[in-house]
Amino acid sequence: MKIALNNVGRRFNKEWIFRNLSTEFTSGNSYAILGPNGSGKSTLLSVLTGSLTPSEGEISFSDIENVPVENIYKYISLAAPYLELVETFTLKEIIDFHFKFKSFAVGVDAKSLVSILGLEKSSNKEIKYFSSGMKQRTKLALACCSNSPILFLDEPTSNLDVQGINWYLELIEKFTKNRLTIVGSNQIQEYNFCNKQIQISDFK
Ligand SMILES: Nc1ncnc2c1ncn2[C@@H]1O[C@H](COP(=O)(O)OP(=O)(O)OP(=O)(O)O)[C@@H](O)[C@H]1O
Repeated sequence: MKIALNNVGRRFNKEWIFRNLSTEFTSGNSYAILGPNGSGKSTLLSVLTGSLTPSEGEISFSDIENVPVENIYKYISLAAPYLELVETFTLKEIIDFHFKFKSFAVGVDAKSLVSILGLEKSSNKEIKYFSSGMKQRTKLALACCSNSPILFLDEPTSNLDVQGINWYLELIEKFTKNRLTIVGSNQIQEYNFCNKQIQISDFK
């Protein structure tokens, strides 16, 4: 799997958020997209996930070139602060719902996912009653435990305490091998494992 960007730029109105970005993201690597608040990390991730179009340049996805557009979602998983969980579902229901569209990563099923989360006692609780840290763990586990070849994580440790950050790092260790992982971040502890870095400020 390879994502290739050729002179990609995105602007909102007259303001260019990034420009002239030519790079490749390839499987087996983990990339950190870095920059301060408001620099454009989430904008770049949204362009890469296809939820925003680039204002200029081209993006190509090898291996999924011939996949019908309605099936592309199977190749991508995303956990991000702006991605909402369905609040009226229980944890069990949200896992069932999510995996109607995606397959489980090897060795994971609905039961073991609840145990990976450490939320056995909350499996029948509605998401709206989850704490912000419980919601964040749920988003991360749903994304990491799907078998999509590309994994996008935007601000993955937001709302996690020290224990939660260690839990996240274990999840990464287990579920990012042989995948293409792209993390938008400005917290060293959440992208330390990445072997490649992209500074948004280099593309202004
Ligand atoms: N829909 C939009 N319309 C206009 N401007 C936008 C829109 N979305 C983002 N921006 C602007 O784009 C810039 C980059 O925002 P973005 O959310 O990508 O930054 P970020 O690096 O992810 O920030 P943070 O670390 O705070 O999450 C900001 O100036 C923001 O105001």
